[in-house]
Amino acid sequence: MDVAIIGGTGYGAVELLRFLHNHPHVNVKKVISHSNSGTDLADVYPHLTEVADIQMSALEVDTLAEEVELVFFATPSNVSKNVIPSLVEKGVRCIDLSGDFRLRNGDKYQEYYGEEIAPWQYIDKAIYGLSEINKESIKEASILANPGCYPTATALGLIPAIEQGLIDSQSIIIDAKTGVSGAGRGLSLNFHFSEMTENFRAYQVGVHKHIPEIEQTLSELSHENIQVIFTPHVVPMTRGIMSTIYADMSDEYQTKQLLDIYHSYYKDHPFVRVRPEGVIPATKEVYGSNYCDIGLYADERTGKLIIVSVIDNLVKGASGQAIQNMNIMYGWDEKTGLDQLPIFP
Ligand SMILES: NC(=O)C1=CN([C@@H]2O[C@H](COP(=O)(O)OP(=O)(O)OC[C@H]3O[C@@H](n4cnc5c(N)ncnc54)[C@H](OP(=O)(O)O)[C@@H]3O)[C@@H](O)[C@H]2O)C=CC1
Ligand SMILES: CC(=O)N[C@@H](CCC(=O)OP(=O)(O)O)C(=O)O
Repeated sequence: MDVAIIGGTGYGAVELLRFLHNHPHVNVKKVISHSNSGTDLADVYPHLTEVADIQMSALEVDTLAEEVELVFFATPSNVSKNVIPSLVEKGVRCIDLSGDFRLRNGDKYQEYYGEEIAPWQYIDKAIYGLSEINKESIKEASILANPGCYPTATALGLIPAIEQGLIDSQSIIIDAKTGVSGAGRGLSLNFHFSEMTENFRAYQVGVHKHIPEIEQTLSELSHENIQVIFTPHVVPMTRGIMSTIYADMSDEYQTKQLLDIYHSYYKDHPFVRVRPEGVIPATKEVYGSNYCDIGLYADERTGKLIIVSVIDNLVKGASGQAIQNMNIMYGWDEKTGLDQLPIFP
């Protein structure tokens, strides 16, 4: 199947290429670049020389629709909402790595993304691509809203606890950390080497755009209006997200009991690995892979459940999850092209 990637010179796009290179059913026919059309991708990313080089082109919707069946958008927010409607009308399926089609509340979109939401007929079509809860609807998606990185790690850590009523859903506090590649390839002073190295900072406290996304997912799952406290931090590493979550337990559970529930919930989900009692995952243990690893501790002393969930932000948090969703949309094994070990050390 021929596909295209838009946002060619960004990290999400180049990570899509890394996995699609080994995908048996997919050929990357076009890489579209806003800033570098006409340039060879290997001139921007020399590691692709001779193995995955392609000349980038400018976006031309009619031609694209004739050439490919599926388009991945690895563009900043407020870009895909202006292009996806016309591609979908021409029968092209779209997977959007950005946040444009994730929220179903126009006021929240305006508040957190600073612009008007996409036209409602397209928001209504969009399927939120967290396959661990939405697999059936993903199969039919014409617009697939790939989840954000923090919402992926956080929701996967919380879903069994919310579904089984193991915690008080109004007591959730999420303390999350990301590597610098989460901010994309663009330059900014905060990510300058000397501002970043040996440093650790919280940012967008109380106002981060992933707050409404996390709340939407958890609220839909529980059929109640859940609010969370979410504080993101950036740490001096390239890849990885760790979401450490605290919530009041609804009963006097022991860690082993909760782990059994989590194991049973995720038994048919190949990319979620629940760690044994006493083992808490680290970001490097999922580096470069599509896994989400989860560790739990039921703190009987304070009555809190502590959940640690780790992903690679560029893989399960973005491009890997997008490919997993594509596999489900086309009826292929969801592990196709993604079945590789984390890079360690
Ligand atoms: N990095 C991460 O860990 C994650 C990222 N995401 C989301 O995925 C998307 C891509 O992220 P990422 O690849 O990291 O970001 P980057 O900033 O690395 O890349 C985005 C690319 O989009 C293109 N672009 C920039 N401005 C415009 C514009 N106005 N119109 C069209 N294209 C434009 C540029 O490529 P070119 O000029 O070549 O077209 C740019 O390199 C974003 O929405 C991001 O929030 C989601 C989860 C995790
Ligand atoms: C360090 C850093 O800036 N990380 C980014 C990660 C989020 C992201 O990529 O956003 P979407 O998935 O919603 O598009 C941020 O906090 O905005």
